[in-house]
Amino acid sequence: MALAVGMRVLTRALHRPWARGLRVAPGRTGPAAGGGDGVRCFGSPRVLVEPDPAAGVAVVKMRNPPVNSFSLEFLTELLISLEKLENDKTFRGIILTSDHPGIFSAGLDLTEMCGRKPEHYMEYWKAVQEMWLRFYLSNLVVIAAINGVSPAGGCLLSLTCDYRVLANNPKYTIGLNETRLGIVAPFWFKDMMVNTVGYRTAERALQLGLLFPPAEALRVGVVDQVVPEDQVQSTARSVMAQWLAIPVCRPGVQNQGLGRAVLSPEALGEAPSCLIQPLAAPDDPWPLDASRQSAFPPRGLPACLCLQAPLFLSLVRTLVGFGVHPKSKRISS
Ligand SMILES: CCCCC/C=C\C/C=C\CCC/C=C/C(=O)SCCNC(=O)CCNC(=O)[C@H](O)C(C)(C)COP(=O)(O)OP(=O)(O)OC[C@H]1O[C@@H](n2cnc3c(N)ncnc32)[C@H](O)[C@@H]1OP(=O)(O)O
Repeated sequence: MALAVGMRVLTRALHRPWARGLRVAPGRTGPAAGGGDGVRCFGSPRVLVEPDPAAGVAVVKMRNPPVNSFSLEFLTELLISLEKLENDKTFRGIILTSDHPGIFSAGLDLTEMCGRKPEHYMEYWKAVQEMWLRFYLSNLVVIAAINGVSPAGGCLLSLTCDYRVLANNPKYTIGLNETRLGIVAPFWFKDMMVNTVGYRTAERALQLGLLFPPAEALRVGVVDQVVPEDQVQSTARSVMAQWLAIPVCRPGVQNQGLGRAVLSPEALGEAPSCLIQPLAAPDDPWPLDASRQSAFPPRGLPACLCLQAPLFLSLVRTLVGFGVHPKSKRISS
């Protein structure tokens, strides 16, 4: 189905590039009501934030209809919300979920990836990688309350979280299904999956573009918990309480020898070469490509430029089919 939808979206975007932008997220534009205890929600048209200051937690709801795909506007708003919460000492954790039960996120917006100018691809790609890094490296505890289907980029986003709670609905599949669309997941998507489920499971999952239904997702470890649909939020809350009981906020980000421990937000500005090798295990059996081994970037280059070069390389490699396990290429072709 994903393949069919992917192709349909792509064909439409190619034929009606002007139509893009008409279907913006409707959503509420003012501060939303509710939020519990009289606390006001805030956010943006595409991202709703429900703060619970007493608990030090905010629920971040993606609301980019119809499928929470990662349009540039949506990614920008999501990152602004994250940054706001990070800069507010009231909050130590966020629960990331969808405002549209049934769809967590359809991943990258396919209309952003065709029929545009090269500069747009650069900008878009940079935003995608920034979303990944900012969530992965956030100083907040991030729990994913996955209340819908979560293919490709949607899965990636949930993999950046510290813990994933998935609603037990057989329709709510999750995985990196790129090969089924005839494209190849970038190495950093793959690395996230390898880190989460192990090499062999990730290899098979990526080659076949598997979308795991809940029971299977739990079995292989793509998610940490599967609960009845009406308990996703409450479970995420109790998990969050467990995490926040630990005095060191987001301990995984601290120095515990985990992949992300080698990175810090500061490093993004000063030593962006970290960007291209943060997740590689020393014995990573996947073929390393040039950008991951090089002394990139040259000193003195502005961070934004340094960011874009590996992204561009990654995109080019993806498009020409390099940078992945060779068997994936066979399956995707
Ligand atoms: C396909 C070739 C792409 C070429 C790109 C080239 C280079 C890219 C290089 C590297 C990228 C690699 C990394 C990629 C990561 C990604 O995330 S790619 C996106 C993968 N996403 C999917 O496979 C999900 C596709 N969607 C679905 O399976 C379903 O839509 C659904 C999420 C299960 C929801 O199903 P349902 O509720 O039945 O809704 P519809 O299918 O009817 O969809 C509603 C409308 O939403 C549009 N839409 C769906 N997905 C996307 C999307 N990802 N981007 C943009 N738009 C999307 C769909 O067309 C419908 O639109 P209309 O209402 O008909 O206008």
